[in-house]
Amino acid sequence: APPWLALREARHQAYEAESDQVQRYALDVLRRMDGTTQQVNKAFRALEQSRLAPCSPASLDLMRQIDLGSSYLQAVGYVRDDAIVCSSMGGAPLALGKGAFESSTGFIFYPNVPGNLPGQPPLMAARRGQLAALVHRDLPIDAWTDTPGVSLGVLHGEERRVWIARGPIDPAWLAHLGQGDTVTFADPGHVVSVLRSRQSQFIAVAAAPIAELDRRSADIARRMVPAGAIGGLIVALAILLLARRQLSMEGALRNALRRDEFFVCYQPIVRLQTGEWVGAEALVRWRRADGTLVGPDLFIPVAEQSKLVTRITERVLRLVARDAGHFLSTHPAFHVALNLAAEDIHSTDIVGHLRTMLARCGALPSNLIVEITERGFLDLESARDTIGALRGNAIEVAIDDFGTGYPSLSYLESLDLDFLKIDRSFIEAIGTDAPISLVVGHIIAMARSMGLRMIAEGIESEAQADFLRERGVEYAQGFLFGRPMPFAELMQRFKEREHAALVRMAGAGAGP
Ligand SMILES: Nc1nc2c(ncn2[C@@H]2O[C@H](COP(=O)(O)O[C@H]3[C@@H](O)[C@H](n4cnc5c(=O)[nH]c(N)nc54)O[C@@H]3COP(=O)(O)O)[C@@H](O)[C@H]2O)c(=O)[nH]1
Repeated sequence: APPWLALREARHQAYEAESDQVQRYALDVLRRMDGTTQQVNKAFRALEQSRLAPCSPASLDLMRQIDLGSSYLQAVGYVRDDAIVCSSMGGAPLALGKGAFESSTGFIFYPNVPGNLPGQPPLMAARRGQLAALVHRDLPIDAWTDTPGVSLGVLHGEERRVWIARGPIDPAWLAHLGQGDTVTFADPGHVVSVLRSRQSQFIAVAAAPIAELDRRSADIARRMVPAGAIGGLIVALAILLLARRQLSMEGALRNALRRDEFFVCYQPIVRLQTGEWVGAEALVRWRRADGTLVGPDLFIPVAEQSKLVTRITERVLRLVARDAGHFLSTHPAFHVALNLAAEDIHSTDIVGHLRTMLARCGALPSNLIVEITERGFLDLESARDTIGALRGNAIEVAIDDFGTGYPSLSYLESLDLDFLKIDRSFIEAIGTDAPISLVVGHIIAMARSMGLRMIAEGIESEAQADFLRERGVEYAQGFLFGRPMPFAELMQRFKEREHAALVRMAGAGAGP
């Protein structure tokens, strides 16, 4: 074919492929939005039908059960005087602020509800009557994309303004939808797909920069037209592409690694019988260039999908060595617990990285505990090899978030583990009438029968600590003892506690 015809055909094929891509992105956003809407409606229906008194212990139990069973909801609660006065999340009342918009279906939306955890990004609340549900504000647009610079957004059909967005979204694009449910088109800057929800008034939008279409056209054309004829075109397009590149979450994570935007907080782990601080869990945090903090529950799943998680783990090891190396080298009984992702477990490099880290800071294997979630055991053979290698190097291993993932218990017996971390969801139920409250007793009995030491996580009250202490759980972690904090603060508080213990011992030695 003559080059101009081939170029035209290449453009056509590229447009088809790009349209498919943005439609898939928009569909993903819509599914997340619809999933959230369904879970909010279901939660409200269950609470309304229960006829339980708002904020009574029984209604709190029900809210926690709803919360545990809802993958998209952060919490459900009751509203009085424009504040969530009790919720499945617990903690202090949350002021809702001013409602941004009331829909004709009776929902009021609050886009900026501050969470009650330090560094937590604001949440979005949907309220109907005296019920409210909290969700991560960016949840619908936190979809994985591999097109550079793609924009994702959610608009409300009545309001016709952008509700949440990642990248630029032009509300004028809605006009292309007319009365239909779906439309895909190209404007001078973007290839755009708009999808209307059949369940709610929300509209999902995805848009890829036209530069992406140019790049795709060039790729296809290169295969159709002799290289020399379009070489110049490709170079020009590549420059255009770089100039226009906007960042997807994956791109942003790559930049974050390059720009060193990660840091680590440390949450104390205590010996329950004595209250002594015996270690700390290293928890990664991301501070973006604009100063916003992103929690690992948002970016670790994206890092796992995009195979960046092993690079983040390596960065965490370096940061822990920098922060804690000296202290660990002089305190062999103190440990840092590190979270490893499934991909780390299935890579042969991880044991080497940990040994290098220990050698670099002069610390001992006893200074480390490796935490592996149940997801890490899906490939049982390779998990067994890595655990064997870790323990062969005297590094102890804990199973994290126990009870929340892998459905079978028999695998546990086949693994050579040291610790079992009892998940926060079971601790929260202690002392309540929820059926799940019985589970913690079974977990303790099972761990003991398997010779595993236990670390209970998410302890927020003395009553929970007493319950676990009485049942012989050795270690605990939770806001009751200390929230995740910078290493300097951990050290300051560790030393104050050591000093207080010495003063107490001296006082006891002095006699009456
Ligand atoms: N692969 C990696 N995963 C990591 C890393 N750092 C963290 N994570 C995982 O991200 C998840 C969320 O972690 P985070 O937001 O830091 O939350 C931790 C604690 O802040 C929270 N916690 C602890 N005590 C309490 C409490 O009393 N109440 C309450 N509401 N929350 C509490 O729990 C999280 C620790 O969980 P766990 O790891 O299961 O012990 C989390 O899954 C992290 O594992 C990383 O470097 N790599």
